[in-house]
Amino acid sequence: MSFWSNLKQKITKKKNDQFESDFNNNKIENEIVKKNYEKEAKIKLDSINKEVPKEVILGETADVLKIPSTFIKPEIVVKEKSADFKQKQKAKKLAKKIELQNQKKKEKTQKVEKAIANSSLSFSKDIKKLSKKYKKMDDDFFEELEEVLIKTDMGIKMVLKISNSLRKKIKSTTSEEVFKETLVEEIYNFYNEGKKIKPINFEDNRLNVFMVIGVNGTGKTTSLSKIANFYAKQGKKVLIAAADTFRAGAVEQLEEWISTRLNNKVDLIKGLKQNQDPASVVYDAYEKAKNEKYDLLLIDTAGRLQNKVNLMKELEKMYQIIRQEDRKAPHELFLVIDATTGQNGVIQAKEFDGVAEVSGIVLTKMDGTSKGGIALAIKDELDIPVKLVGIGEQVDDLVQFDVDQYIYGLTVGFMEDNNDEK
Ligand SMILES: Nc1nc2c(ncn2[C@@H]2O[C@H](COP(=O)(O)OP(=O)(O)OP(=O)(O)O)[C@@H](O)[C@H]2O)c(=O)[nH]1
Repeated sequence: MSFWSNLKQKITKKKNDQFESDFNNNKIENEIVKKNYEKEAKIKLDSINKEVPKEVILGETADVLKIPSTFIKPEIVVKEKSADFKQKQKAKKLAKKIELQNQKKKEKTQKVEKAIANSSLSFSKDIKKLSKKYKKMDDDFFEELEEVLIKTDMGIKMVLKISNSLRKKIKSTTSEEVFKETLVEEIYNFYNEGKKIKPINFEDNRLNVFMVIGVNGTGKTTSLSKIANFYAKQGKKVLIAAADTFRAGAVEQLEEWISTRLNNKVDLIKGLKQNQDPASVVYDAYEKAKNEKYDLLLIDTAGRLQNKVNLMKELEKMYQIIRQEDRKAPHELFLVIDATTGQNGVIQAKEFDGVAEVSGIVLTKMDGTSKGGIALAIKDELDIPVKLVGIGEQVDDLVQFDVDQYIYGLTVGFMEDNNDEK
């Protein structure tokens, strides 16, 4: 099977798998629903008394209840003779909930696909034009190809790697189809070089500590709130530490998010006064989180200090406080990068990575960039994985970064002929 067909098949499989969780491969939410359902549907299908009238059947079959077969085994779905109307209603409600969850996940997948596809519109057009323009893949062709790649913001180092490798694999007489497919394969392979991408380091039965750093305006507070929402929705106890004590309004922004968009499902700890030592807020937050058995402590930090030395000192102090309590914490140090800032984002990432060991990038505003190659540049130049991607301003608009989905989205525009301009 060709590389492209293989990638497409992988994407289709992922799409069909409606019950994979959004990020962190966390299936907790589904497990809770599944357990509830199983409790109510105890009796095996073959034990149904054929005499029982339809109205009193609790569950019937998975098909009737529209519960996807991947989610629940058909043979456990069913009824009990004594099932009353209330139970039947409950089961139907549950089925409805599952259906709604499914629908939401589908919509979210479509939103991500759209964001990535939009970010690569001009890349696709350029590649199509280039392939039509040149009859032979000679030096001029490669020079122009490099210009096209540079425009995606994937970074000059990555461009040269791809171009040099392609020059070895492509003959001047290679067909357009083979060239395009080899290009996708090269991008894919270069992305997957280096460190393995690990899922988000969240574990049950411990206090997880995530710190979020980044320049103001990149979407730090928004992303932190989205992460808080994701875990709170799963029934996790979440505490946010407002350790950006420098920027006026930072705490208020968090308070507003919590009350308006997080339905007060998460708690906040803040300093008593503006410009308070952020490390003291972190200390109080950690103590509270530990004593009150929180599952997740999310630390919002200041983005811009007068100079790098101060920033380093401040981050280091916060780090040490957490480390003293738990040698493995913080479990994630997320750096937030705004995708629309292009190569500036890479420069920022380098600066922050010099200050503290960043464990993952949150790439925000992918819905608003036309230069989708930025994730490639970050991976290539820093070998820090993009772990989460922001695709909008709503509380649910954050997804786990998926390499297959990303590379597919970036290249599908020129791989699949949609009969638009060529
Ligand atoms: N379209 C889009 N907008 C986003 C995304 N993430 C954040 N934003 C917007 O970006 C703007 C800045 O977000 P903030 O969360 O306030 O950024 P910050 O880094 O915390 O900056 P400060 O609040 O100044 O510290 C807001 O208008 C957000 O709604 C995203 O993924 N997509």
